[in-house]
Amino acid sequence: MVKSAVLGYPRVGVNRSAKKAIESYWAGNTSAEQLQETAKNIRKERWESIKNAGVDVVPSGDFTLYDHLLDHSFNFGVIPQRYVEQKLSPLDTYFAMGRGRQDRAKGIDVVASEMGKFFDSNYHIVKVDHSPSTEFSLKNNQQLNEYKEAKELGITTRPVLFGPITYLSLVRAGRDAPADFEPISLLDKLIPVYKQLLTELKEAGVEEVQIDEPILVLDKAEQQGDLFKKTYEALAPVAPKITITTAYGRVGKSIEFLKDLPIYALHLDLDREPKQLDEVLAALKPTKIAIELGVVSGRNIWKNDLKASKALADKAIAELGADKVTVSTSSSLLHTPISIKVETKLTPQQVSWLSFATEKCEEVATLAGALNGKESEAFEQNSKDIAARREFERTSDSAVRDRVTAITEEQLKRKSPFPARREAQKKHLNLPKFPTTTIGSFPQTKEIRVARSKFTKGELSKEDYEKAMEKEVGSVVEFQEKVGLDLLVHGEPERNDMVQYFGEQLNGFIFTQLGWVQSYGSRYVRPPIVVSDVSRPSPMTVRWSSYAQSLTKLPMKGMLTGPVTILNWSFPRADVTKEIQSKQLALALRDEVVDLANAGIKAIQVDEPAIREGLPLRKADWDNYLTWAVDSFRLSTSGVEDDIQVHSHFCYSDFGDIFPSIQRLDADVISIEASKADLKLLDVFKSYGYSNEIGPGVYDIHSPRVPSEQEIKDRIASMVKVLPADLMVVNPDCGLKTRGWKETEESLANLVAAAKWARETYA
Ligand code: MET
Ligand SMILES: [Zn+2]
Repeated sequence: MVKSAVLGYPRVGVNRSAKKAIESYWAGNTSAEQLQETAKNIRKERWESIKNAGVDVVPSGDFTLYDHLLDHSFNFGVIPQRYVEQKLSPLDTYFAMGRGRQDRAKGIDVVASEMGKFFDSNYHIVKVDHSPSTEFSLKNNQQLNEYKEAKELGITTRPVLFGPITYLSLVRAGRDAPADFEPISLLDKLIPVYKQLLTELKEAGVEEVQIDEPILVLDKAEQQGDLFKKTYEALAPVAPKITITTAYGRVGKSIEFLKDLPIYALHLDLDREPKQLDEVLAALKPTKIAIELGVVSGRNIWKNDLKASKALADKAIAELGADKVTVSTSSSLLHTPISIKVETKLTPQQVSWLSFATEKCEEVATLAGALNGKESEAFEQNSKDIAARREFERTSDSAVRDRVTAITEEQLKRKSPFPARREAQKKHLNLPKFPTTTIGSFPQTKEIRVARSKFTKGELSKEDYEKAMEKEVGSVVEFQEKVGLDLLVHGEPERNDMVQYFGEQLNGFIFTQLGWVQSYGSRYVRPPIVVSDVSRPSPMTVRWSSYAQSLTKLPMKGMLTGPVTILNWSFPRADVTKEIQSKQLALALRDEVVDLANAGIKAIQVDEPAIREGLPLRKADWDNYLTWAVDSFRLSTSGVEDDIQVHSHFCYSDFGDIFPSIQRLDADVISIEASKADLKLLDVFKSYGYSNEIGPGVYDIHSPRVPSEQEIKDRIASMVKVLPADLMVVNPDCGLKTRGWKETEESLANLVAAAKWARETYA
């Protein structure tokens, strides 16, 4: 019999109950007991939803109040001293590790652990500091507790946990650890804790566990065969049946050692990498290892083509036999919203294309049923829906398709090289040395949000809403003139979100009302969905930028989100490559850039903060991605004359490894988040240099702290050591939308003063 499984499920709770409960606890409105009670109810709701969908193998232990990697550190007793010192309750210590905590009156002040992107997803893990002296002990067997909790409800589950090698690869080396320390060197100390955890599971009657080792899809795992062997040879004898999962990519050469591990089954991501199946089947055939086929995507929201998945599974059955095949999701479903059934504004046709977590559970169950010879209406319906979607896909926008096919090399290039453009821009913009500017947004005040929500609900007319936004733009412009900034922005008050705002004005996108996906902790986003060819029916930002420019003689910078970022922060369509979608977006933005220039805007910023996170996990795939990503940016910005200054902005990640590609974007000016990864970035500048203008962020906007004038001067001074002074721009490290006005005013006054000082000092 073929079985069905799911690797993990969203944590948000129906109606975002988890988010609300957690935030209410943080605000001091509910007790720890109340929060735990809610969490228990949500776990029940999750298990029942998966079980009711007909799934055989239901996960447990994957729920979390903040982040599941953080849970592991906490459960293993890895609590850095700075948290211990705060003398908080266990729950508050846990949250402090995730998000920091400050309560000056009580003498509490501790920063959060570092966050990092989880593989190439937009989910962020919490990376707790480890050092050579880190000790592990099993303080809390969450997997066991939740297994028992489900059992009491009559549901038998498969506990989920990170494997030791992935755990140690994802956590962080603390600041005080020696420079060459790598957490993986702690493996021998960690294995006994895993042994204990798994022994306890087995003794409690657990039959199988899911051990996530997604690190196996990275190049570096191919060198770690010995570590895997050692680890699993130690764990297998005491553990329930082990299934190792490998989401987000292909196992590649690692199959050579995986086939020799003493495990029950190996899971593959066949959504991303269906081609790996043959090779893996051939390797597993002579062994006892079973296979778990991750055919239903945990990453996108498209209805699975069950016939195609069945064909893959049939192959596996032919090779290994039905008893050794499980059909599953490609990864945890944490990257998808809970259910499509709560959406009321999508058309029935749109609904028929989509599948969120609950529907994906139904898909794996239906698929297993079909493989076991059960005819079902659901399977038939799926075939019809997929056929209808294919039909829709054929009705492409030929004008858009033709325009993409006709893209020329010329369109990817500005008219002249940077030095000539720079001269033209100097005359056109007339900026001083060390020009000051900001990244775009200004504080999104309560008034702005209230006006927007009234407008969305129909309580405020379009005219009145736009008037309110114009008033906001007016005061942002006035403030910038007063504080003495050189290159102004309109402040972006009219934008709900830097991607959604554009998606809503472009053809080809749809939006959910409740399609929340976890970004980190209690923060959830609703990614737009690309459903068809993308085009721009009319200008999107010109009226705002022109209005702002009409209020001042100083130059106004237009502000757009770049093609790669729009795509990376949306759910892309699955029938067309990302490259094509990105180029369609680029062409739409290209028209916008040209329209802005024609409207008299002399500087235009096209933000690409998400360009790094789209980078493929395997180095062999980098070139292809970077080529189309860079081309897309260039396509969107090269339609204008030399005297238009093109800016771009990067933040959120470590750009060191793609810095040469950032140079290839050939933006006239880039701003880059530097304040948190200060030294690393300076090294990058030192080794690669940068030929165009550059504004490494001079202060961190992610905290309400006001940087002193001296701090900013010091920062400029350290950067001038590695970058030419006459190419330096002075700006914060990201947009100011999450900040309050008071700290913004003080910080920018200090920034302007420091830039004046730099002008004199480096004249
Ligand atoms: C995440 S990058 C944000 C850039 C945008 N222009 C802003 O200032 O908010
Ligand atoms: Zn930013």
